[in-house]
Amino acid sequence: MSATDQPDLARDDVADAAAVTAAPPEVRERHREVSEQVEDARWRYYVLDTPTLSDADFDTRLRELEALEDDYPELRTPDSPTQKVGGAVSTEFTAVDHLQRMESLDNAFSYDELEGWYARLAREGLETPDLLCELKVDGLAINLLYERGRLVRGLTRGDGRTGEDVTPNVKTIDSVPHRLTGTDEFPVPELLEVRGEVFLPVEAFERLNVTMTEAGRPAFANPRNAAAGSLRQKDPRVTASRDLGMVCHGIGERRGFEPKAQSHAYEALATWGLPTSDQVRVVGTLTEVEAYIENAGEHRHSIVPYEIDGVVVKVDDVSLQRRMGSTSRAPRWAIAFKYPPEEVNARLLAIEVQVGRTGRVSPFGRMEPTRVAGSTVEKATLHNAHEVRRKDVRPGDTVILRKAGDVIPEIVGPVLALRPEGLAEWVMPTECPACGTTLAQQKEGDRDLRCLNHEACPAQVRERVFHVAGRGAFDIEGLGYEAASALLASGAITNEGDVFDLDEARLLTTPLFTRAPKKGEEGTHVSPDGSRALTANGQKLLANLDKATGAALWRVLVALSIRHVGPTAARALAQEFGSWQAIAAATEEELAATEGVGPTIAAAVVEWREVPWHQEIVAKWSGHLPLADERDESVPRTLEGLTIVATGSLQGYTRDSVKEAIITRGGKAAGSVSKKTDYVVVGENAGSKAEKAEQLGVPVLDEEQFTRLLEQGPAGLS
Ligand SMILES: NC(=O)c1ccc[n+]([C@@H]2O[C@H](COP(=O)([O-])OP(=O)(O)OC[C@H]3O[C@@H](n4cnc5c(N)ncnc54)[C@H](O)[C@@H]3O)[C@@H](O)[C@H]2O)c1
Ligand SMILES: [Zn+2]
Repeated sequence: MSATDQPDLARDDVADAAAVTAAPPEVRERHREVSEQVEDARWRYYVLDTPTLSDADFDTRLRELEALEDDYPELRTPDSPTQKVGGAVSTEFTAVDHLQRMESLDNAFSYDELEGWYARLAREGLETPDLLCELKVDGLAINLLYERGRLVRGLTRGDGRTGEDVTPNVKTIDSVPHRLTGTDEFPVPELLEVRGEVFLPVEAFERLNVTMTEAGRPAFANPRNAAAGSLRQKDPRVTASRDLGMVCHGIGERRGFEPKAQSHAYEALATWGLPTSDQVRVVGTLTEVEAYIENAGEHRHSIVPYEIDGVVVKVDDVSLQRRMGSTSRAPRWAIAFKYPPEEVNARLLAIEVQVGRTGRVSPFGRMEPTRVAGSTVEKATLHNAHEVRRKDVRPGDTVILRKAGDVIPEIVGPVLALRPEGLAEWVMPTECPACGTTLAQQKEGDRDLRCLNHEACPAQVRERVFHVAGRGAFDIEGLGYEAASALLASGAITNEGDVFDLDEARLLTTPLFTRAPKKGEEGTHVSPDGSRALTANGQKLLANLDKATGAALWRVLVALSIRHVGPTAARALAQEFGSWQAIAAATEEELAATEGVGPTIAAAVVEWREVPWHQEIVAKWSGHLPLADERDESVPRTLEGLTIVATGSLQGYTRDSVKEAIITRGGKAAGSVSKKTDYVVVGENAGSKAEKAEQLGVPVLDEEQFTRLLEQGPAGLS
């Protein structure tokens, strides 16, 4: 809803210009250079749909121009990129003028900048105005023209004055009504420009890319590019096949409709059948705005099925919007708060390989340290050689690096337009980088290559020692990656079998755990020759190791690094057999018959236990740990034959202790709800499992009922 359409190149600035010094030649040159880069980037982004700059790099350049122009206002000419709505009209489409200009938005990259914008509203006399918060949809802007309720035209934003006519394409979008339906309260207006964003939902984007790659065509880098590429098609049938969606975020020219507030306009649009967002909120304070931003940021990937890149905050009242007016490119009554980018360009310096705990050798990209989604990334996985080939990434490429939420950083693909000529393809090494063994498949048909020197390959040994201490295994604090490496390097241990043999004397040989003794210090923590003393961390590690010797059998099984044996399979085995001795003596059939185990795991266990150096590890551990669960006869077997799923957080239990409680009473702790589930225990913030239980008619218990079930069995519930 732009109000004034006059570009009002700030008059103050022009007046000031006379007073300040003229821009020196090198500043002019820089301004010209960056302006060209920005114009070029816009062309590639808006017209070609294949950007070569990341959004963050683009924003940085635009900000640089703004800063130069702040210092030297004479550079802020009407055709500077900072003064224009970025975009152009491709010759592929008919150019048509918008009835009312389409604007861009000013950005805030921090709360400081947001507060600056708010302070400006106050200076203009807007004391605590109602603020409308909505999601910033990462798609492309569209302008729909309705005449007497009929959709007559759809235009892209173009340069803000003139857009590209994509009417037949827009008409293929399901959520775009061809006709509006009025009510008594909201009769259909004579004429209306509706502004919104066309997007491709993330799932549709992923499906589309699968189809594209299967057809041997380049994949789209992200949903925005895919949406733009899909809408701006010569053949509308292609657009129709792409599952595009649309959401409204404003209105332009109108006749026979004058809303008092942005939120009222949305109400009318929704009534007429136009797609509006259910995420719009009107709030009264900046604190509430920030809470909205926090919340949407935290749930960025689940709040809506499409990508968002920020939050847009707008003054809700239309007369106040008019009062604030617009600059040459954006309204002053709105601001886009942008989240840290999740996709940036990065220089791929090299592709290296790493050796995992089971010998799997996987390539990863080493990049110039790059900021993405709030952290600095230098490494990103490439999974396997096949993946490197499929994505065609090469050392020396500029790549698109993506880090979304908690997901590990990923290389999306190369920016082909920036590839230096003659860049060689990467070749998977044939030898283990850690021990030089020739890489091979473990089994025929494996996609992965492995170093089969499992016993002695230093990389695998280190990963296994680290794993022994992991949360799913013995959970030993103080034995992290650094400690594992240091203990192996000093010879204090040779592999995971030695972990429980660690004592003061051995730790004192490892520099990481020693310090210079204090004056006159002697006693147990000091080496016999008095030269080194054990650090506090070293002492803690010994205490934690001691504690770990009381660990349950399933943790021991996980720690052994048997293929396919994770916490779930380990619990099942421990429950059924009770001791390592029993597992070692069981036949493959007996193992496979165990509920939750099956033939693959059984075969892996049998294969593992036959290897002599594996047996040595077990023998060494057995000197320190029982390798068996004490069956506590005092615990009644109240849950024999029952399958129970616990979901959400319970007051008196951790995730592990719930399972423990169920299993020790003879029950089965399952992870997902099915018809076979007897009870679902629901704690706070329980998700879809609780719903599933309702659907299937499985009895749902709260924590108190669960406690009674534990004590007395099903009889306790009646
Ligand atoms: N990578 C590149 O080379 C390149 C080039 C040009 C632009 N860009 C990207 O585009 C941005 C600039 O584009 P811009 O001028 O469209 O500005 P913008 O994307 O920062 O904001 C303006 C646009 O946001 C859209 N929008 C989404 N949700 C909205 C909502 N709820 N309310 C109002 N508008 C909403 C509208 O289409 C509006 O035109 C850059 O910051 C960059 O991210 C990238
Ligand atoms: Zn190796």
